[in-house]
Amino acid sequence: MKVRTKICGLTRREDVTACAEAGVVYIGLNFFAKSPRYVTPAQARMLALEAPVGLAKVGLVVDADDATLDAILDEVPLDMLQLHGHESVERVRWVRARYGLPVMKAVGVSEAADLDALARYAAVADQILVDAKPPKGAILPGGNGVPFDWTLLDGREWATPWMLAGGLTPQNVTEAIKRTGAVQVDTASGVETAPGVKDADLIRAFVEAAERN
Ligand SMILES: O=C(O)c1ccccc1N[C@@H]1O[C@H](COP(=O)(O)O)[C@@H](O)[C@H]1O
Repeated sequence: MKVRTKICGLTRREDVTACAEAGVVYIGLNFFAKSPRYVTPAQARMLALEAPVGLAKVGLVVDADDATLDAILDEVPLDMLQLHGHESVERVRWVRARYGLPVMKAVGVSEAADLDALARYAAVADQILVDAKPPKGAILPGGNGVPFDWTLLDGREWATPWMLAGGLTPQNVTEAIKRTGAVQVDTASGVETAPGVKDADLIRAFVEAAERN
């Protein structure tokens, strides 16, 4: 099966073009103000309108309230919402119902016990993002460039589509897919030359390495 890639945290028009040309399936627009990849709704709108048909636009939020989501969705034509904070199962249900968009819930993993939460969210979300838990003291709940122990996923299956994230790069993504059986992969820092600055060659290399399986 052809692996589908997501490149998260685009900040510039040329990043959108690079993703489209490389055959990326999802682009992430980051609305978490503390992130170096943060974009305002106005910037995100400009980037979203640059995306050709077929390139899905995912809005990343962290514990956003309805007013924040309303303001984003009034301005930006998004195809999916990525909830990357401590949103409860009930909150996931509410967001899906209120906005009528597919919701991907991110869950941080560092040990086997974290997988229970995955099963709970898989029952209510449209997709699950299996990410590394942030290192102690990290400001960001994701986008830290740190992989988790992929063997934790051995023998695990979810009926809901899922995506692997956490420290994925052009160098390790082929191995990550082989080890976990992921058919969707997501990266933010792994295709950057500086936080928030994507690189077209790295994006192309990431997609090629992901599709090499
Ligand atoms: O990228 C960010 O700045 C970010 C901020 C807050 C929550 C999530 C964030 N990124 C997401 O985390 C994964 C993993 O990032 P990385 O590849 O390890 O750098 C990324 O794909 C985004 O979906």
